[in-house]
Amino acid sequence: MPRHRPIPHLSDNPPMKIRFTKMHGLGNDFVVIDAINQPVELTAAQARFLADRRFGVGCDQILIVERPTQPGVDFRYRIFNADGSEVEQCGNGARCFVRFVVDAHLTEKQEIRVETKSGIIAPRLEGNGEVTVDMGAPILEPARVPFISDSAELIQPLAVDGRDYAITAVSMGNPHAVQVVDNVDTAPVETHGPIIERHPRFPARVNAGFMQIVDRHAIRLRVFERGSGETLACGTGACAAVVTGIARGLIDSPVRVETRGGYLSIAWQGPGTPVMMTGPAVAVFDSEIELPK
Ligand SMILES: N[C@@H](CCC[C@H](N)C(=O)O)C(=O)O
Repeated sequence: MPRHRPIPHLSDNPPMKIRFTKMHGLGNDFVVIDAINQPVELTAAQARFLADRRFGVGCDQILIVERPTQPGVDFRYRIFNADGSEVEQCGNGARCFVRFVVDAHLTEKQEIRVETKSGIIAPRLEGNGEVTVDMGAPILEPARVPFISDSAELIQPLAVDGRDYAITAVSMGNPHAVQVVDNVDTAPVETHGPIIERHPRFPARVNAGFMQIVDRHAIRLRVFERGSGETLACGTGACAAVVTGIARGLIDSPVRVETRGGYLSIAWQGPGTPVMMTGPAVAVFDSEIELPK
């Protein structure tokens, strides 16, 4: 993984110091940066530096909080994977984003509308400190995931390492390939996850989800994330898995999703309706770091 390679010397320009907050949602961890009160325009190399667990701070994703660019919206937030790629959506990140803007007094609101690369989402801080996010309606049409297929079937064969997996391609703003496995503990997440992530039928790469059905209201889930590797939890992955399970007739809303980092609650009432995700968001520490230019 690029994040474990030594960080190359980026340039001879003077370093730039930024303040950040380290946060996590179920162990999916973030460097969150206020780009409203300090000037920040990250390069991909700087994002990789921040994400690096040995040479930088260490995180799965970097979240940048900015002023909105359109009316009727409170903030814009941008998401970078550990490999420096900018992505459309992040569920655990959305919850941490809310906790961050409330704790930093960037808003008085508990219910916020925020622009992301894939549209507007609406997170709400609950009385118990958890955050509920309206993640919008899932997309199952292959071309819009994007997934290359000549059929619109819900369950599609995907050739991986000499065998056909039965996957469902779902977009939650970002692309997911979800499959059902007997046991997530023994599923080939580390070996086949990276192959699925870069499968040629997913032209934008994909997050690879491995879901075990526990009962009609509970699943266990592991996700090999595009651009970050396996994380302890993936919020959009949990939404995509629940949509897949409900659409396949295997589970019913609401669903308790067990990840390696803890539990999420996901509700979905069916096609055309938004997926609602509820879970924790935790601030770990505030600090500052010099970014090489
Ligand atoms: N951890 C996130 C998803 C982050 C983006 C993902 N790796 C992608 O490339 O789409 C979540 O909680 O949803």
